[in-house]
Amino acid sequence: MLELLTTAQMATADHLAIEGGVPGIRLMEKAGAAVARAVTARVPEGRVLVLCGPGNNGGDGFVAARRLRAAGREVIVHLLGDPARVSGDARIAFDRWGGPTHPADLPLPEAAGIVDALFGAGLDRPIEGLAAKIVAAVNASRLPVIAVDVPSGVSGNTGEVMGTAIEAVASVTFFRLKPGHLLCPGRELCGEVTLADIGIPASVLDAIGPRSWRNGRALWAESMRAPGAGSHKYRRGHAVVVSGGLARTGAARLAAGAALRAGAGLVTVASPPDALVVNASHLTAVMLGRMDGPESLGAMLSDGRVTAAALGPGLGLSAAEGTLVDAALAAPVALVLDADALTLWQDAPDALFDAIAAREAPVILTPHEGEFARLFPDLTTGPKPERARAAAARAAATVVLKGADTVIAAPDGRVAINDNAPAWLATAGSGDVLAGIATGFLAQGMPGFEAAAAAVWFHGAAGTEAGPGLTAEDLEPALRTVLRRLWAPAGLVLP
Ligand SMILES: NC(=O)C1=CN([C@@H]2O[C@H](COP(=O)(O)OP(=O)(O)OC[C@H]3O[C@@H](n4cnc5c(N)ncnc54)[C@H](O)[C@@H]3O)[C@@H](O)[C@H]2O)[C@@H](O)CC1
Ligand SMILES: [K+]
Repeated sequence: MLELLTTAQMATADHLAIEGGVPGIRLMEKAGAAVARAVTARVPEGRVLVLCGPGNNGGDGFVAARRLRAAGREVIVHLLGDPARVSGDARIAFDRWGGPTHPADLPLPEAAGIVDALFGAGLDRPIEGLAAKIVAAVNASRLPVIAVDVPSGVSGNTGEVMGTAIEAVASVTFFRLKPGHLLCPGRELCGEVTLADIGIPASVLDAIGPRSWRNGRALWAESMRAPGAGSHKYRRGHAVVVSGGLARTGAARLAAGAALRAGAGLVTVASPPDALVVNASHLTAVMLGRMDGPESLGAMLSDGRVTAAALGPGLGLSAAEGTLVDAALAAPVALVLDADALTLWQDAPDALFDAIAAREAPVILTPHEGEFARLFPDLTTGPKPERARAAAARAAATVVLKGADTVIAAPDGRVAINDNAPAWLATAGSGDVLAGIATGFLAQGMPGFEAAAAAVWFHGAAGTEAGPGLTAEDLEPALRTVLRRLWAPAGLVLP
């Protein structure tokens, strides 16, 4: 159920279902019934205002209106547009409603709650004029709004606001979520999203072949193995995290601790000589290795038992640190490059991509928007999933484009959109922990995309577990709590 469908793919799903013998009006009846149930739950009494638009989104609204009326609710229906032009399945739903339909106008009538069935997947231009005024009045009313499919004005494909948009407390969407339910700002405008089965068989997905998913356990649970009885630490991988110099060591320790918690069998902080003492004084389960320069790092990473490494947190931006990244890229281990290890390439991103293209082991890049813009200056505008997808293809690496709606993209075009990160995760050192979790998963042999998506998800879950007021240090114990809760003897528990 994690597949995400663009509005065009959703239209294909509708068509395939209809071709397969499910009449369109039956889909619409089920959609409208699900909306009516959501209204009953959210607005259990009082009058309901149903705002219908001219297309099938409005059709769902007519069905919901009829069902609510049949359940004894007082319903008032407003239609935006000419009733004579309501056609197709929406026409059938309109006729079945059969009650009074008022032209949409201001002021809005008194009501306890509102159904927003103005525009859904068919929104193809910014909302203006009377429709925009109605949207403003709905938002100003502070009444609970249940949106049909998406809040009107939110692009189902990108989550962007087209002109203006309804702020809903809940959105009821159909068959599968759309990217706009997870991407900001759409995500906030949707309220709680529920997914209704409207009778489209899952088999239509075979023909559609979605390439985007909501990030969740089913995406990567299989590649995440619980340690078996015969397992020992040397079978769970050895991760190396490269420390910055004396004044910049904390970030690497945060990452190293997270890698260990994520299940790496052994973790070593590779420390420049000047930082050995400070690193040593802070490390216990994580080991410490002396790193005298690029040759010494290269030797450490070519040891055969080392399976993954992370560079970037606190690394520094001088030429010397650049040679460390070169050495890591030349080593046969999976890599996470974060922060400074990305910015170091800002003048020559293609050299980084060439080095990645020449290696076998996977690479994960974890830029925030600023770092992303330095590596991919031509990919700063447009929908986030498409930007990340293009970047991953170019870099031949898994790209984690961070933010409230982190997007994970694989070089083969797969994309996951993450939506479990609480706002309080945006705190100093949080990104270092994320890089560490990803390194821990890579060290255990998970493929790049799966390791990255799992890391982002566990990072969000740990942030939720730690709660408001968290600092990056709190994420490590919270990660343990989340892992304990989710592991069963057979492996990761699926929802
Ligand atoms: N059989 C189907 O295709 C099903 C469709 N469903 C519903 O149908 C919706 C999609 O229906 P449609 O494709 O008819 O599209 P919509 O109903 O979302 O909107 C299309 C109409 O709005 C107009 N419009 C678009 N943007 C506008 C703007 N900014 N200002 C003014 N008018 C604008 C278009 O000209 C068109 O008349 C889905 O969101 C879903 O709610 C569901 O009933 C399930 C079944
Ligand atoms: K809507």
